[in-house]
Amino acid sequence: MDVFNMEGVSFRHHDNLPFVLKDVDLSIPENGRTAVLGANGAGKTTLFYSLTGVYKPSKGEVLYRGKPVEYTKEGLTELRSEVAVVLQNPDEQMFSSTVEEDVAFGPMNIGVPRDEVGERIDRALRDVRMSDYRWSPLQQLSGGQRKRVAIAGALAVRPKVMIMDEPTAGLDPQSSMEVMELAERLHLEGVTVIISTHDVDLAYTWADGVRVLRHGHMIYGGDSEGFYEDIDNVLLSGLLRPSTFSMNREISSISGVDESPYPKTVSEYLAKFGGGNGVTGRIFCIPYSGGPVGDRYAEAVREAGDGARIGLYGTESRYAATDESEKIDFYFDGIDSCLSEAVLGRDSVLIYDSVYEPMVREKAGRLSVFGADIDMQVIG
Ligand SMILES: Nc1ncnc2c1ncn2[C@@H]1O[C@H](COP(=O)(O)OP(=O)(O)OP(=O)(O)O)[C@@H](O)[C@H]1O
Repeated sequence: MDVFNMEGVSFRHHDNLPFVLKDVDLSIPENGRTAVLGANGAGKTTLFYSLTGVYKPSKGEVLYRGKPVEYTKEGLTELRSEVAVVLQNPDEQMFSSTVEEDVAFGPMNIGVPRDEVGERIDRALRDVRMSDYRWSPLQQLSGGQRKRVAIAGALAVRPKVMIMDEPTAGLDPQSSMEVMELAERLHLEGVTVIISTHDVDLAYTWADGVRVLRHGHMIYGGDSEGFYEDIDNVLLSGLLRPSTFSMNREISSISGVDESPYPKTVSEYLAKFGGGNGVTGRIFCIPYSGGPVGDRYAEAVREAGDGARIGLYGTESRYAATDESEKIDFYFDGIDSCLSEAVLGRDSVLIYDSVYEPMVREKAGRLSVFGADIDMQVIG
């Protein structure tokens, strides 16, 4: 089932201006992780405005769950109760004076009861690490902080579809990681996530599928490799190949192995190109869903041995580990870092928010495609 379809959509801002979207056909699968790629000015933001009904196509049709979008007040309110968007420039969607009011705006607008709005604000601000700024005036925040508040506002709607225009642009590296963790969490919770980005490396590791815009034309829809194989197409689109894709191509040709399967992470890379000696290490897993982790941490470290590295994944685990001041080696990207340890034959401990359990399994499972079977042992 697709959540969005575009059929022959063209859009221009005015009759005497050129078309910005040109005869675009598009489908976005439900619960997918879709990245929309394209150079500056290719039409990504315009595409997102068209999906959310801000722009009405000059020609063609936008369908949400198989039904044409209705450009009435009721039709658009209904659409926006399910589809949240975070704009590239957060100032374009902030009209309140404080952080709390701004995050409350979306849920209030769709009629969420007042006491539940309070809970949603708590959770959303915690997710983006902005709880301490709840009563701050928006104009006193930095650009990156405003972006995180805008993301909190979208999260508070509890949308079925989350559209994020350049979600990591302007964010520091740790905040970028946290936003991508959130995108993963939404995906695991069944939300359809669509992002636009110029960051081909980020899109390559994260997305299930890419859609590529070039001068308003949708020139590609499919898996990443299908697009990056054709270097002329990549360059004409104003993009570059992801570094992991290029390195795999070069090293595969030097080593005389097939390019496929394509490694997308460090651990997959190490597994494919023999970083270890064939003997994998174990990962002692601590799924975290509240409460102290001290006992389970001590048990996991006892099992893994004193030198074992410790990794984290997810905001709640990071809050918990910081509170309890355990020794942590990988504060961010703990899943891939522990998987790399395992490929290199070393035991490790991984603490992650329990919502990420299927992702941990999936990523460990993917390593078997590269010949590394990882022993995952859950503690507690
Ligand atoms: N209000 C407007 N009036 C006229 N043209 C516009 C308007 N807004 C955008 N455009 C034009 O539409 C084209 C597509 O812009 P859009 O913002 O969708 O690109 P983008 O792919 O999101 O670019 P970027 O990566 O730089 O954010 C550009 O050529 C831009 O100049």
